[in-house]
Amino acid sequence: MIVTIDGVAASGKSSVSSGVAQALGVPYVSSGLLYRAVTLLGLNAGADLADPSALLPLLSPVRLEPLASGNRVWNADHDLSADLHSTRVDGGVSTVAALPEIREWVDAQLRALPAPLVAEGRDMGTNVFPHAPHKFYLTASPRVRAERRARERPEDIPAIEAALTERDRQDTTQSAPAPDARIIDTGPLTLQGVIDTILNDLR
Ligand SMILES: Nc1ncnc2c1ncn2[C@@H]1O[C@H](COP(=O)(O)OP(=O)(O)OP(=O)(O)O)[C@@H](O)[C@H]1O
Ligand SMILES: Nc1ccn([C@H]2C[C@H](O)[C@@H](COP(=O)(O)O)O2)c(=O)n1
Repeated sequence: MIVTIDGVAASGKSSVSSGVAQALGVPYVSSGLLYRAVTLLGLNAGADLADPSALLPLLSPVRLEPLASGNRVWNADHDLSADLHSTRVDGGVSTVAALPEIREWVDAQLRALPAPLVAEGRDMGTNVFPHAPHKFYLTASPRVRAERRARERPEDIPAIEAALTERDRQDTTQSAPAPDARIIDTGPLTLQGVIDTILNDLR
């Protein structure tokens, strides 16, 4: 069984996917982490983030480790995970995610993983796992998402909100909900409330 949980930036996809996956006793995979890892490696190498030929040679040692409690991304034996959610990576990741060659590489990594799993991102339900039987799409207003993220970041709420809105704009092409996804406005719900909504739907 594959459950897909897509949604806009900072809508709670990874927290919710982790909670759902732990309740089901299966791994979850965060596709955004792979785009973030490509971006980090590109930035560290001084590569042009819009040039796939500069990025693809960096990717052969990159591996996603899907765990129910949290994903890790490895570059050979170096754990990149702690550096993937920085403002620096946020600023470049949409450029990288717009490249068809990089999307193909990410999709191949994800499709190679064995089911059952919970997959989260933008196009899990539309493109990567279109035949998944259970699909969800998380939303919340930019202000609510910025307020949540401000608890984890040093920037102020208006700056975070502006960056989230810009990232949503740049990611629009791959971020449409699947026609058969259940859309959940997480604004009025607690994290556990969103997880329970999904688990009730799966029962
Ligand atoms: N329903 C909720 N109520 C309150 N806080 C929430 C809720 N859902 C998520 N959060 C909090 O919002 C923040 C962002 O959540 P999370 O990182 O899971 O989102 P995301 O969609 O995976 O983000 P990104 O797109 O940047 O990878 C976290 O601090 C998380 O704990
Ligand atoms: N399936 C996906 C997952 C992610 N992206 C892009 C869009 C985001 O800006 C970036 C980081 O993802 P996040 O950590 O915010 O989930 O990666 C995408 O295009 N497709």
